[in-house]
Amino acid sequence: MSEAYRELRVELGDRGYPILVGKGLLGNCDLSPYVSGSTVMIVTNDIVAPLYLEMVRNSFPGCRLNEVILPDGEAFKNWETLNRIFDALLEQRHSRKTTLVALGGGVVGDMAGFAAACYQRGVDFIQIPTTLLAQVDSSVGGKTGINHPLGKNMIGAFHQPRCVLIDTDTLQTLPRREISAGLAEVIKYGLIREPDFLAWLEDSMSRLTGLDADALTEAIYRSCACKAEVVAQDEREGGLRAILNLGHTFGHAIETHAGYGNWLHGEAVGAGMMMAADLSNRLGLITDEDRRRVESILTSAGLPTSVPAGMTPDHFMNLMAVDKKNVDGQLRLILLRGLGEAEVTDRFSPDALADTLATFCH
Ligand SMILES: NC(=O)c1ccc[n+]([C@@H]2O[C@H](COP(=O)([O-])OP(=O)(O)OC[C@H]3O[C@@H](n4cnc5c(N)ncnc54)[C@H](O)[C@@H]3O)[C@@H](O)[C@H]2O)c1
Ligand SMILES: O=C(O)C(=O)C[C@@H](O)[C@H](O)[C@H](O)COP(=O)(O)O
Ligand SMILES: [Zn+2]
Repeated sequence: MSEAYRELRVELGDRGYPILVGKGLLGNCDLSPYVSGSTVMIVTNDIVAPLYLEMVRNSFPGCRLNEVILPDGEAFKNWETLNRIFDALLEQRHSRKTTLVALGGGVVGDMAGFAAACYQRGVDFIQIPTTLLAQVDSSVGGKTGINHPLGKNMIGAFHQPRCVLIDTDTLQTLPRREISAGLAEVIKYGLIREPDFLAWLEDSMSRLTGLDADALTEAIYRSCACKAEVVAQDEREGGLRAILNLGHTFGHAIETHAGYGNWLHGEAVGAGMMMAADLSNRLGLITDEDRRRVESILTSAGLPTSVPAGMTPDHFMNLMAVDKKNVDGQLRLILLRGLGEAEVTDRFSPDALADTLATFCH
């Protein structure tokens, strides 16, 4: 194992697991202690495989290894692609004792995790996230699943990984647009729960977008710590965990409308957080200055603060009507109560929401 790494833990009793964060971890650590049997199926995609698959193969000494290489992109986070994982597992005679390894971004992680939750009614899996977004968010917390043409992440399961291995060196090959997308989820933690982190992000944004390794490691560590704390308190989103959905009610509507592809998840969440901040401001929950700070940090991270051209308030209302947080047909949103505090609520005036939608859809 590399000397320079930091460790966190998601405290969930016998489903708890470590998150290891460091430089140069891929290929330099032995992950076989996290494999319950002796067979491993690495799930990755055709962009990540040429970059990192060989290194990861070295992390499982003594195991029988197979791999399945999926097509790249959000548009492939669906049943057909999921079935390719099941096909590979069955063709290679993988048993209940097998361990799946998700090597890639959030799309690979969500699908490999869902396959692990379902295959022979549940097998172990390990997360090796290689995008900033996956390192700060999707690899932690056990939400897995696929999209439906009518709604984002509509089919899935909660299934926690056995460990998360974050090698920050992988970010050096990531396109800049994907760094910005990952920063959306990082900023989210500051907005919902961590005012000091938010201030640090405002000061450090040029180092982060410039791929400064120390700044990125700090942002990843603090993001994972925040998510681990929330998940440990509310694994299945009975209450508190919903704050991790800030910007996602609007953002998921954008992604679904765009057909899963033109808008990256992080970009849609960036625009969605701007809309949530606008509504919070209209409701008197945050000041004009707070709203300006949200816009400024999103812009400095290279994120959009407006919605796709042609999207109407009706598009939003129809798509948000299937949001998973809704109860008895009532829309629930994550709103800010100052910067660094958020709540899930259905107590907002429909007129204020209509005004926010009208302002953004023009
Ligand atoms: N489960 C959760 O809690 C959770 C949280 C947030 C987001 N998500 C999901 O995650 C997905 C978004 O994840 P994402 O932003 O990682 O997108 P992604 O998985 O599509 O990865 C982005 C792009 O980067 C490529 N890539 C990955 N690693 C690379 C590397 N090191 N170098 C070069 N290219 C690399 C990928 O092949 C892809 O083209 C969405 O489907 C979203 O719904 C899930
Ligand atoms: O982990 C969570 O909980 C989140 O909400 C994290 C989000 O960033 C992530 O996009 C998640 O997949 C959204 O979950 P969903 O339940 O709204 O589909
Ligand atoms: Zn998200």
